[in-house]
Amino acid sequence: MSRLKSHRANGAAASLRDAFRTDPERARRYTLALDDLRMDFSKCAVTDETLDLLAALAAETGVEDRRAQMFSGEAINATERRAVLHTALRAAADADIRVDGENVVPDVHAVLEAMGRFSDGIRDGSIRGATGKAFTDVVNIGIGGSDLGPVMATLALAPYHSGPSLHFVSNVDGAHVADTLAGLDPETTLVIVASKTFTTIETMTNAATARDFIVSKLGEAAVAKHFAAVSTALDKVAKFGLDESRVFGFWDWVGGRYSLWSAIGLPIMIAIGRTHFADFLAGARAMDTHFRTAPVRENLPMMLGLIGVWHRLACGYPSRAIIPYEQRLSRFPAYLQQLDMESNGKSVGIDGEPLATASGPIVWGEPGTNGQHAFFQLLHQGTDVIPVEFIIAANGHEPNLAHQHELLIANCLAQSEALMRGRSTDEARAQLLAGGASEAEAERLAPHKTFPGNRPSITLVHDRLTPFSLGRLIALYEHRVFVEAQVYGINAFDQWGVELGKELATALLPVVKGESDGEGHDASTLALAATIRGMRKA
Ligand SMILES: O=P(O)(O)OC[C@H]1O[C@H](O)[C@H](O)[C@@H](O)[C@@H]1O
Repeated sequence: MSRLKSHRANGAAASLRDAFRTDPERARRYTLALDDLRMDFSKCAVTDETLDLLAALAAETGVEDRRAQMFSGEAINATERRAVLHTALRAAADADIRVDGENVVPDVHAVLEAMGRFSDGIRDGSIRGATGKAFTDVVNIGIGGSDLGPVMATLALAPYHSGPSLHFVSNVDGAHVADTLAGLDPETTLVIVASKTFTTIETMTNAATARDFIVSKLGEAAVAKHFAAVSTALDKVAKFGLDESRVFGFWDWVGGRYSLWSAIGLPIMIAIGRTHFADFLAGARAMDTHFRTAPVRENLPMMLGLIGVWHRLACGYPSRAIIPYEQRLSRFPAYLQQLDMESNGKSVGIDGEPLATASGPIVWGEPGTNGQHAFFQLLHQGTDVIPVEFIIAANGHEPNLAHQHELLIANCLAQSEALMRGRSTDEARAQLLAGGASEAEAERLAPHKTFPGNRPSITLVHDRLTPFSLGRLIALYEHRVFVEAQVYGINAFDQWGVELGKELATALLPVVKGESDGEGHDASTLALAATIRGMRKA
């Protein structure tokens, strides 16, 4: 790391404009490909030496060994002593991946087959509600990994929807479930309760509300016909009173934020059908194979991760923005926030010692072009440098709106170019003068119209957003998070940082209800609770 830092201090690719001027091959040399997917990182301030140093860092930190351990089912989630096998969820049926000596692939495919039968039945109307009507609406109740992936992917794959309408309820705020159920008819509504642990308070509470919604109109007996459940805790699901054919399991070696490939993906499968879902898995599998086999310097997740490390550790950038120029990927940044920040937001190493360096950055973003009219000001002229990852498809799904897609592409390319080139004060002054400004006016405004430039970005290009390319894109980011975690020296697969707030919420509920004086809580928290209690209507 110290070599990377001094390399950075010595001014690696200090001027990107110069780097492009002096090396006509730069864009070609710093673009990686996997089929139609391209990853252009030439607008990042890296040189061949940077890449050599990053590859050396990957070797020093054992990324490749760790990768082999992950794919082969070793318990690399050391704190929880679990294997990490989301890759097994998209493995080919004849693969052999062992956990404790047992090949898990047959179980994975058995669940996929059960999901396929169930989603076929919902989609073709052969599985019906208590009053004999086909389902028109499916409500998925889950949160975190049991929500973000399905929400993101169903939105992303809207052109492939051919089943009932999908709805998602996650927030414990009653507004969410109330607004969602408001337009629905219990007779034609199927509810999926999705929770890895089947204990998450938000999900259990919303599930109870949805149960009332069904039962109040259709009676208790309708529950079996109007509910399905997805969980690893099949014993807990049993208490919900569902038929076995309505319960879809997965395994403790699937992390919540890596679970949309499992039965947690049921709403996606219901929306797009099992063939498209198989394509989605195949896209991820293609990325898995590439990640496992491509040499580091040609390996997209490796390089995306290593450049992430470069930006975070050597350049000290605190965040990164993910900007899909694709409206249907509007929830992709939110999905990545959980994937990345819940994985790599740690300050203790896998050995239990405090980290000597930073770990995962803040991840955020919104789709382009909308972001351009909101926070791009800061990206271009703010005092923090924020690396951006642009995502753009060559083709949309609206052939009659190709002119809009061209505009979208031009905007995406323009933003990365503007971030890289910037505009010097001399250029700003000259432009003002050319526009008819007086010398004094040009002098006055030029600093405000100056763009520092040299702001790094990576552009991911693919042919079109399809189930396959979406699967591949998600897997790219999953593996990038893995690569970064290895370099930071952390366990990416636990999430104990979410526990304390949950515990305190449980303890504060009686205080909010006025049933406890809250001894042991701090004065601010108690005063806030008292103020709110005073404002509460019965
Ligand atoms: O699927 P569940 O067990 O209900 O968990 C839902 C979510 O809540 C937890 O707090 C974790 O932070 C997430 O990783 C998880 O995805």
